[in-house]
Amino acid sequence: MSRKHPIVAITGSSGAGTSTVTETFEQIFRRESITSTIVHGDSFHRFDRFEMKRVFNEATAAGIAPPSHFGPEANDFTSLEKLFEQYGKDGTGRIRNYVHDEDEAFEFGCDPGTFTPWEDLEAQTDLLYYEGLHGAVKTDDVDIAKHVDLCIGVVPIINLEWIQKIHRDHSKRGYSTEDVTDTILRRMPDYVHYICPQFTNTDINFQRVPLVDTSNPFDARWIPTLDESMVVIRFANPRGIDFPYLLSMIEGSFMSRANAIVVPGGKMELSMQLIFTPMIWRLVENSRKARGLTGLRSPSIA
Ligand SMILES: Nc1ncnc2c1ncn2[C@@H]1O[C@H](COP(=O)(O)OP(=O)(O)O)[C@@H](O)[C@H]1O
Ligand SMILES: O=C(COP(=O)(O)O)[C@H](O)[C@H](O)COP(=O)(O)O
Repeated sequence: MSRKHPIVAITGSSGAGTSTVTETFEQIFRRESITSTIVHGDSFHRFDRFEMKRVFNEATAAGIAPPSHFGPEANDFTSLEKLFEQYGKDGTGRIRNYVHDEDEAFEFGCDPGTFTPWEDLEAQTDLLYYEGLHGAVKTDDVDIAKHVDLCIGVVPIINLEWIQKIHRDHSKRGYSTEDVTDTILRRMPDYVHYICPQFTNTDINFQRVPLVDTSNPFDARWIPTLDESMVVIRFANPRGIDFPYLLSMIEGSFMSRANAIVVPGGKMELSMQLIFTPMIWRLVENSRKARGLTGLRSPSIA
């Protein structure tokens, strides 16, 4: 946690929707003239796609469970924590990107399945924004969550998450439903031990719940739309959250618990804007004051 150099982390399983939520945060940063540096969690994978296949084949041949992209064997949690620690201290660090598909290959100039070279973070940023699988991990060896100032979980119910992953991995990464199903099955132990426990450490969780049949996620023709779903927004610490304001601004919303507001799926974006804009602005305002920057603009949303 850092007053001078805050960290915002959006964490969720593969296919949960963290990249999609990032678009909302980018809009907030643009509108509030906030300079952010974005870190994608898969850049802390230990192996590129080819090395991962080699490691997988060696483990399988040896009759042992191969590492998965969800656990510490294939992710350098220690380096991720060190990046958060360093950024929190002085606003610096080094990042790279993992290239998943042809679009990213064109963007970064590297082949799919490889990493871009490490490079220094942009200087003088207002905050570091993490999007990935492990933004709130706590294990015996690392505590990534403790360095994060605002930690958001993107946690659709599992059938919806699997539908989203299957559709995305098929359409964007060229995997078959069978490939993705095998990946889901293979990752299950690490999903239970490293991905799910994070959502107890987050400040706010967004859980999209479809209102249509998703009984067989491996045979769903399309992803349930926002209008075919509701979203449970749970606050770990509801103190200071202006629920009456949110209920008045978000048509069709209601409280399901003292710390949980339920909104129509179509209002998810508006809910995020209303909830996060003041939170981000407070983090940035304190950061700029602590760094001796003047000329603070008031936020566009009260
Ligand atoms: N709120 C949403 N409503 C509809 N589709 C969504 C939503 N969030 C994510 N998706 C879809 O689910 C798939 C996975 O989303 P993505 O953001 O790529 O997940 P992640 O980055 O967590 O792996 C994509 O096809 C995306 O369009
Ligand atoms: O799951 C992720 C990242 O999470 P997300 O799915 O949220 O991007 C891994 O980076 C890819 O599966 C590895 O890619 P590949 O196995 O295709 O090299």
